[in-house]
Amino acid sequence: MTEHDRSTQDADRHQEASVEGAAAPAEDAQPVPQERPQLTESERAAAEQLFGDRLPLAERFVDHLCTTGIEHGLLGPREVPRMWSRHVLNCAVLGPELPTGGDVADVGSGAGLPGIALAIAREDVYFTLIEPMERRVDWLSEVVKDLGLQNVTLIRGRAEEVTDEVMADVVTARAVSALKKLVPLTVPLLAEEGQLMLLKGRSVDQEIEAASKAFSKHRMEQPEVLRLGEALLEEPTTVVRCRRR
Ligand SMILES: C[S@@+](CC[C@H](N)C(=O)[O-])C[C@H]1O[C@@H](n2cnc3c(N)ncnc32)[C@H](O)[C@@H]1O
Repeated sequence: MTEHDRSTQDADRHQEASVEGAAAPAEDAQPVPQERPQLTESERAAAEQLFGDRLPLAERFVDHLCTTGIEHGLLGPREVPRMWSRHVLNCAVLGPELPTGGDVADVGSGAGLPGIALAIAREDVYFTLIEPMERRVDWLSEVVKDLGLQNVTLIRGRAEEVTDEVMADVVTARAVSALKKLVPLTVPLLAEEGQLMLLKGRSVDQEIEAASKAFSKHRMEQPEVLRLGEALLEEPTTVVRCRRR
């Protein structure tokens, strides 16, 4: 195992601890379930609101996740029935929070969550997806091409290696690591007036406390915790938002 593989696995393990129910990335090939997840009535209403006339693209993204995504080990087969609620819609609720025409960098995109889901929801926003693992970048590249997304660039690399290439209005990350490690990885990618929007799980308050030195060292304001999609989802998405001082 290389140093890189080891550190990536460390990051994955962190997130499993910090985002309850986040998909554990399976590393081996997985059997692909025959059934595609059907949108429930309430999920369809949420998806229509969040994706508008780009809902067919979101459906195609879900198809990729549930087939090649699982074949490539990006998500486990148990995620299929909750692909909309727990993954795609859970990410898409950030869409309305993004600045018009802005630049977003998504660190550790993996299966395109939240990066691809948001690029579908917000055609006017430009997304840079940063992901170090070749296999995942190849998959992302196929998906971006198949969906015809014009507002996505992929960078293969670790966040800390690409600070010279990226200056984003918003940096997102989901299931990458605990805040204490995530803050030093993400803040250097922010433009002067930029903000972090980091998807988190139920232990968000403990994570914020553990990261308090990292926030002040990186000259960030006091973070706020948002619950997004309360009117749309059974379980809203917890996001830590934090601006530069
Ligand atoms: C558990 S996966 C989560 C993927 C996706 N964000 C999701 O929610 O499904 C964590 C991802 O972060 C990536 N990663 C780990 N350390 C990173 C770093 N320093 N910079 C960028 N990406 C990193 C890993 O390669 C992996 O794809």
